Amino acid sequence: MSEQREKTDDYDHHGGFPVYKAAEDGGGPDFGRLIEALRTVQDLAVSTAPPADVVKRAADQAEALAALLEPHRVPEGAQIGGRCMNLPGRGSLLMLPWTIEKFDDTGVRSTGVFRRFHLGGNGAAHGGTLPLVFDDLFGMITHAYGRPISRTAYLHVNYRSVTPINRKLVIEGQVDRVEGRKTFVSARMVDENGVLVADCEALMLVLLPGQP
Ligand SMILES: CC(C)(COP(=O)(O)OP(=O)(O)OC[C@H]1O[C@@H](n2cnc3c(N)ncnc32)[C@H](O)[C@@H]1OP(=O)(O)O)[C@@H](O)C(=O)NCCC(=O)NCCS
Ligand SMILES: CCCCCCCCCCCC(=O)O
Repeated sequence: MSEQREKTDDYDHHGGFPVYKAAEDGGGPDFGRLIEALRTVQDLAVSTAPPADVVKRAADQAEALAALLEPHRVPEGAQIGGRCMNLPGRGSLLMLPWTIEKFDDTGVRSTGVFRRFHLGGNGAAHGGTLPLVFDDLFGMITHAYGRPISRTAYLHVNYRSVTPINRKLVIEGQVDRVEGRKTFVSARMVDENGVLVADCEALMLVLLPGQP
């Protein structure tokens, strides 16, 4: 259980992953606003039925926004999104906008909601969105435990009750055991009343030098 618990920024231990550093100034004063506005646009894009003239104006504005950002593409690791530890979901649009409440070598806890963007059917979150939340949590758990960035070898979700959207949920997990390159992790997702929504276990594998 206590194998390799010292934290390291030595990227010789992170396989072929590029060097990741937190974004300067947490992304600046307006990046959080930008990401939250884009998340709201995502919600609205999949939950509205506007008339054709509004669709045309929205498309024009979306294309104008894309043109504004297009000249500022940078390689992986240099972008702002995903490196803002102060923002929900690290300021990544792929990650759900959940907030970390606990982060240490005994485990990680995060809270948040599945939004309308994550709707599957009949008011429930899409089943494919839960592995995303668990997988990202497992990355944080292995990092908090002092293990190098690892790749997920397998991830098993048990869906125990229907996952509501727009209701606060809590996810918490920890390292269960370590065997050489293998880190076995597990986590549970519960609602505000403690009702089990899902649980998950996974194997995270430390990469070999240069391994993609
Ligand atoms: C996971 C991956 C790194 C493993 O490849 P590898 O480094 O060559 O590792 P190995 O196949 O030698 O496996 C190492 C150990 O893990 C075990 N293992 C690997 N995959 C496993 C799986 N899916 N289930 C159970 N055990 C597994 C092996 O049995 C081996 O155990 P042992 O040392 O006791 O014999 C590789 O298959 C891969 O890159 N897969 C894609 C990962 C990915 O894209 N994940 C999502 C994004 S992070
Ligand atoms: C300081 C920013 C930290 C960002 C770390 C990103 C690590 C990405 C690992 C991706 C693993 C995966 O594909 O599931």
